[in-house]
Amino acid sequence: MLRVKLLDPSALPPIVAHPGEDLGYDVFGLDSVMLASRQTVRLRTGIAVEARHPQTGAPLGLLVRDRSSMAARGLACTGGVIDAGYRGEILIVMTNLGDAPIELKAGEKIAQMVPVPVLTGAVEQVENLEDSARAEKGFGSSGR
Ligand SMILES: O=c1ccn([C@H]2C[C@H](O)[C@@H](COP(=O)(O)OP(=O)(O)OP(=O)(O)O)O2)c(=O)[nH]1
Repeated sequence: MLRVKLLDPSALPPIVAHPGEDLGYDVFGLDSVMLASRQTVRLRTGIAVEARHPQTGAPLGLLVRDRSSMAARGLACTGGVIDAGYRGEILIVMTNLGDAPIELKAGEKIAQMVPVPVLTGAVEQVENLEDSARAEKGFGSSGR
């Protein structure tokens, strides 16, 4: 469940194209913007949100991810961690990775927000960690 507060008269609430199947809510950009090659901008959405688990009502965070159609145009979202308690305007951090400028129109779907549970807890400093099969091995240790 996503509760949405519109912060601007021309803001649009996020939508789900295929409810029950899609992972993310599509988010609309508020303004028309011209992104120069390699430029990174914070795009306004004009919305604030409160995401909750549909069954339990537990607060949920949101991860902003690319829409594949935007990524295919060379536009990449970075940042993107929306904390469960954040009530400010959702901003989409976007970079034009291409060599040519790209125009985004007001009211265009610019990103998607994927709900995620809050699993952070207290941080405990310890001397020893529980044994595991992997232990300290990494970076290709399991072979190709
Ligand atoms: O792409 C993003 C990333 C973050 N936020 C908002 C929601 C998030 O809850 C808040 C803080 O983000 P984050 O924790 O990533 O930023 P920080 O640089 O660590 O700042 P802070 O010290 O406020 O946590 O900013 C956005 O609107 N868009």
